[in-house]
Amino acid sequence: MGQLISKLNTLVSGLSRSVAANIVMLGLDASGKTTILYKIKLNETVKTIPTVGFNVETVGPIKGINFTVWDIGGQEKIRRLWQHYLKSADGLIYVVDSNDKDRLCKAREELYGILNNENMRSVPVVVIANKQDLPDAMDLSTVADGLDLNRIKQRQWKIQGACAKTGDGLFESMKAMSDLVKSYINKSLLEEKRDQYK
Ligand SMILES: Nc1nc2c(ncn2[C@@H]2O[C@H](COP(=O)(O)OP(=O)(O)OP(=O)(O)O)[C@@H](O)[C@H]2O)c(=O)[nH]1
Ligand SMILES: [Mg+2]
Repeated sequence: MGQLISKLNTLVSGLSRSVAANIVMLGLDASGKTTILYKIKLNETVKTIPTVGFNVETVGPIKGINFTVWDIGGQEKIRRLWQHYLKSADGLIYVVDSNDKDRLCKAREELYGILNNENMRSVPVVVIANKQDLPDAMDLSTVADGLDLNRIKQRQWKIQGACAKTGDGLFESMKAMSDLVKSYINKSLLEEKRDQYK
């Protein structure tokens, strides 16, 4: 009986324990990363200045998972620092300004620069097509085509439209990240176990 109760306790505490995941949030300057971070964290639309360095916050908008979100500055001269934040990433949020047609090509180039980093192998991606409130914003399929997302094969990905100022689409983005990260972590754990028994 005592053993049964202890097994049940372990089961219950296992079920209620949150998964912790490290999320890097990248994207060109002014795409809206910092606005997104604080909308999720504080439910406030903060006035931002360009990020030099990074902001980091722990957020838990989805039950059962806590995200440590690293929001890294996207200005051209500091983009080479992105690589230093990739090592322990469980997920990537890639933010695009849907109104910035001229730089969609640049956004694609930088995205594949990240995905080709050896530390990012099979790490899932959620692309946030931000600023959907602006009248000339590109729709989701135009952003997806511009980023060539269909060429992504070795990892799971999702694209979600959003407006960081109102918060529209942010919960859905976090939910998508949570689903992809949970399956990524489970798969990595299984592979680790399999390697142990080889
Ligand atoms: N209209 C509109 N403006 C937005 C939205 N999200 C962010 N912005 C504005 O875009 C500008 C840049 O936002 P930031 O959050 O600072 O962008 P960032 O990606 O953090 O930029 P860096 O730190 O330089 O990499 C700010 O003026 C925001 O108010 C949105 O959904 N709609
Ligand atoms: Mg910023």
